[in-house]
Amino acid sequence: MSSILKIENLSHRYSAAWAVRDINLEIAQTGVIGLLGSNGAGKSTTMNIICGVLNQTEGKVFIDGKDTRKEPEAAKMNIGFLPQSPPLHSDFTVNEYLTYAAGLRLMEKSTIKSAVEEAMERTGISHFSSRLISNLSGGYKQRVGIAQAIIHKPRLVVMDEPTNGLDPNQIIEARKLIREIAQERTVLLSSHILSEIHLLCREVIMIEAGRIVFSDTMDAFNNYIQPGTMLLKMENPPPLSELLSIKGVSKAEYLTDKQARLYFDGDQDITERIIETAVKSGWRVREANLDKNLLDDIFKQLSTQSL
Ligand SMILES: Nc1ncnc2c1ncn2[C@@H]1O[C@H](COP(=O)(O)OP(=O)(O)OP(=O)(O)O)[C@@H](O)[C@H]1O
Repeated sequence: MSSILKIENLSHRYSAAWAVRDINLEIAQTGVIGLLGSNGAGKSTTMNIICGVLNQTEGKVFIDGKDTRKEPEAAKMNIGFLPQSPPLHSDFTVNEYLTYAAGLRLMEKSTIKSAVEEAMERTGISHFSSRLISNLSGGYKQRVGIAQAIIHKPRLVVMDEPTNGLDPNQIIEARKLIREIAQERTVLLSSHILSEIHLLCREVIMIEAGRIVFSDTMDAFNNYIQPGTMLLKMENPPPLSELLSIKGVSKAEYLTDKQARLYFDGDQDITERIIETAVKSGWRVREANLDKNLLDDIFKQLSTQSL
């Protein structure tokens, strides 16, 4: 079977500056793939091109082996898209809107009714079938957006910041639904929230200033983003010099008389070493919290590394 998504030398510019530059990637498996990047990194541009909403300046996109420029209809049979603002018609009922969306997907007339029912069931909105979309909550509107993206059972579903603007409960529900959907297809999901990518994704693609700066499994990503600092609360704190003498600690400071922050970088065993030293030396640790590097720092590191 051909890969679900293949991108070759993709570049795009809106005006003089390049928004996306020379992106290459291939996705062959199901599951959630995260497209992570800070604001303006080029996520939406890439997704809009993949889904055929925007014509690229250079390069090629293949969906299930079909070139999106040469065979757009065939390629789009296998793409579902949930843009940042879902294209909902608020004066339609849920059923009417999904029927309309199925028509846009050029589905066989005879298959539409059951496809609408199945999509509503999958996304948990069957009980709102006759409700006007304008009368739904944000979370349910998002479910309708997801339902229209899966109605034709595409192999690839692209979701641009799907939890943006939802309240905490709606976010939990939306993530659960995304995981379920990804069991049998590929979901390419963009986010600028690191924890969201952590919770959902099998693989991570990081994009910065229009270029891919990291592309690997979640495990590889986790190994990469080593904790940057540790906050230690101790009953019996040692002098600063003792904290600094732990191998790998680059900086240490006391925030209160019993609370210190230790800084280090990229050392797999450092946390173990700190705790071991603390126990051996009788510092009586009451709390130890690791802080991962800030997302901005990771972007900076990865961008520098890729240059
Ligand atoms: N229609 C447009 N016309 C001109 N420039 C644009 C247009 N859309 C996006 N850009 C620019 O292209 C670059 C990439 O934007 P894009 O929206 O793809 O990033 P993003 O990673 O999706 O960011 P966000 O998370 O803020 O949506 C940015 O510099 C942005 O200002």
